[in-house]
Amino acid sequence: MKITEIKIRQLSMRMKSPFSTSFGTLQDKQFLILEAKDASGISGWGEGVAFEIPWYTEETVKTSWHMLEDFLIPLVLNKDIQHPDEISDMFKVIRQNKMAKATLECAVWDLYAKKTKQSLSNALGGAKKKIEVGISIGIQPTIDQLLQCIENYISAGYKRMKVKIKPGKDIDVIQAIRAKFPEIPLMVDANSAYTLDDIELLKKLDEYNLMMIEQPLASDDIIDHAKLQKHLKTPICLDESICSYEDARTAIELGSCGIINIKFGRVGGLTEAKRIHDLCQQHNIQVWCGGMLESGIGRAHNVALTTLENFVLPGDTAGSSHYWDQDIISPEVHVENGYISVPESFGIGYEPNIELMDQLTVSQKVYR
Ligand SMILES: O=C(O)CCC(=O)C1=CC=C[C@@H](O)[C@@H]1C(=O)O
Ligand SMILES: [Mg+2]
Repeated sequence: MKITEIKIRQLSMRMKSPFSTSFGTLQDKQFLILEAKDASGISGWGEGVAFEIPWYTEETVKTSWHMLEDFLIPLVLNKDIQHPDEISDMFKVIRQNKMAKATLECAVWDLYAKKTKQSLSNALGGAKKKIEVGISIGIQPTIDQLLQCIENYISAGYKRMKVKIKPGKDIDVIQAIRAKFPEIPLMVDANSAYTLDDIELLKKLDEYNLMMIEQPLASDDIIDHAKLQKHLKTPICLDESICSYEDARTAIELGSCGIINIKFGRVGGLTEAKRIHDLCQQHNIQVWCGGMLESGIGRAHNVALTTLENFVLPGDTAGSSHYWDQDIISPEVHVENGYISVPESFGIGYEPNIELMDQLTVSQKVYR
């Protein structure tokens, strides 16, 4: 396989409604879409999941584009590549910048799957024909609005509810949810909004039969999470803290979590995501697939990744129509009764809608 042309576009897409977390609110999403073409004209697609503002990780749309243009694309263009696993080795000379790396690496995976005439799921070694999904609910203006959202998502069939919490919007919120929905599969995500000084408050969360507490402490911490986990019955799930196989190994050895949320962008691509998945499986750590409010391209990569065996908990991959009036793929990712059917056609299994992408593109550049 030889990639002879790469096109990067920056898209601007408005989400149906704003998404709020402990670090901010997002509605107009800026992100990169990368198309990698080989000499025979087959295209692989990848999505950059860095936001415009570095509030989830240090990367942004601009830093991703810079890394891709000045360092990553030159490492890949016109080189002989036998298998996408080679990409993460080629990128080792560049430190960090995982989301930028994943943008290109995911496109190479799609291209490879298409060239070898198999689905991306199959190329990754996944076997599930359908995947179970939950939903992530941003911080709502009032508890009543949150309860209404939950009711709607339960009716839509989503398999678990993830609720964002932050100091001042935590115990009361969870108590109100449990009063109305005592049995639903429920978890919380703090996006690093607490410290060990909040241990008494965090211990109270044990009373609400939560599936897990996602990333309660600092985004770069693994040690304090291990201390906290000793005081909690509820498993901690790490998100921001796990940016590599080595981070996962450290967290497992220290007992920092019972569960890991895997996002291909946060860990530098699908090869590393798979390695973390395998490591967790060997250590009986359950994993699930997180989301970055992706358009259809990134969503398709999430669907394929989730077909691996140890993705045993419902992920955050909601249907396209949950976030977008119209998604940039055809068909859109469709959730029925909490399940997504995994496409069987070659590659990501969804066709990019070029016409719509052209309308949403704010800048683009081709590299040869
Ligand atoms: O539906 C999705 O794509 C998941 C949304 C979600 O929960 C998140 C998206 C982006 C950054 C975070 O706020 C976050 C998460 O922490 O998992
Ligand atoms: Mg999270």
